[in-house]
Amino acid sequence: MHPNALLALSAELIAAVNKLDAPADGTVSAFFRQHKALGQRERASIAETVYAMLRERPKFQHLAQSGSGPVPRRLAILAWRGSESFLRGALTPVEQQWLEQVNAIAPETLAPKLRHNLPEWLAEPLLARLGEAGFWPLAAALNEPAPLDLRVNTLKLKREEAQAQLKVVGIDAVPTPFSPLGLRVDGKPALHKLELFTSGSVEVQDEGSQLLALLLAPKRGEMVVDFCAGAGGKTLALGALMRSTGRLYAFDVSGHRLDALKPRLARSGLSNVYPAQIAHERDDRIKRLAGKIDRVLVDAPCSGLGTLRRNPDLKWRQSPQAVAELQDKQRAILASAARLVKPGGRLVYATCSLLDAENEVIAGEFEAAHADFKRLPADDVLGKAQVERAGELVENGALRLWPHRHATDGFFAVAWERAA
Ligand SMILES: C[S@@+](CC[C@H](N)C(=O)[O-])C[C@H]1O[C@@H](n2cnc3c(N)ncnc32)[C@H](O)[C@@H]1O
Repeated sequence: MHPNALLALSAELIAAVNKLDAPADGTVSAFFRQHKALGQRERASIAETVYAMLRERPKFQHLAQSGSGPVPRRLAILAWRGSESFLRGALTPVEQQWLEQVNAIAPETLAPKLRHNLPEWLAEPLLARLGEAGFWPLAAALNEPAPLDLRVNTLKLKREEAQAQLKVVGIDAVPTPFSPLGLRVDGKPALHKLELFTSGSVEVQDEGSQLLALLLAPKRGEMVVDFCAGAGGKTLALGALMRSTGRLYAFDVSGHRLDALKPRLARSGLSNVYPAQIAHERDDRIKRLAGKIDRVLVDAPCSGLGTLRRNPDLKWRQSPQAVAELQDKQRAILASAARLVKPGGRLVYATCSLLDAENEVIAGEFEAAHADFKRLPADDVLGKAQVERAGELVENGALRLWPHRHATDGFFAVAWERAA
């Protein structure tokens, strides 16, 4: 494809995602479905350019004020992540000169908001929480693409075996630093056609999500509930930890998301998972199981701000108002899910949010109202689950993962044991 045609397509897609009226990943997938002729490398150049623009949108919008021509084209030029020579082939002499001028601007001369590229309502609490020394590395990490992590289905094979099988097809992977179940893959190879993937031997899953499953640590033969199972990323990890024994209920209010679990479940070889759509957190099905469950995971609906490396549009689509509404849901779901836990059983509340408002605040309120739930030190629990250097992952007894410190998505999780 001619360089200018590729740049024009990037600009077209930038104009579409920049409306911020729908999740960017859906807009990008729909665009590629409409442009079937694009090759893998062309798709990668377009997608990476669009995501780079979303990550540093304030900076690029500021820089795009100079220059000429349609703004989406200027943004595509500034955020371009394909080959440089290709870009040069697309630019007019005037654009080339403009780009050189913009590239000569020293980043440190830009205003702070154009360096961290976070909305003020998000930057403020993070700066207060982490100080300058933690905030700037976090902001930088959030503006980098996430690595590609796999969870090995240990029902089917060992981690070293999966690593060796990847090597055979030319894919380098190393063990994840903390999770004993994970491999971190070099680059972004296409995996979905590999036998290793189609046979359910590996699933794509961030190391942080693997650690949440290890914090719940369900055992063989237990009754377990994954209360907000969604498409079942954590369900599959839990089912394998139970060695496909016992009973694992995968609940969610979204039938559509549970449908996405089904093919993954079929690949996984698990026979202990029972997906069920519930109407809301006080559904009769939940009431019937009250006090009967050994371990309950609440992977609560949240702002998703811990996943900005993958979903950078979220920082422009979320709002303090939305966070306040999510808090109400989180309180209600956690209170209902807690009723399921039998005496001596375990409850885990987790989010992929960076905000204390969705994490410590919700956990603290729950503890204040539920004296029979005692916080378990997450480092002890994770250490027992063969997690390396578990002490580095824990704040105030809770699991707290940060992209800049742990190279995972941002996660929070607290485990409680109900008094016997
Ligand atoms: C963070 S996502 C879950 C991701 C999933 N656990 C995974 O690992 O792939 C939160 C889920 O909570 C579900 N949800 C929202 N309100 C709910 C409710 N009242 N009861 C149960 N699930 C709910 C959403 O549909 C969404 O799938």
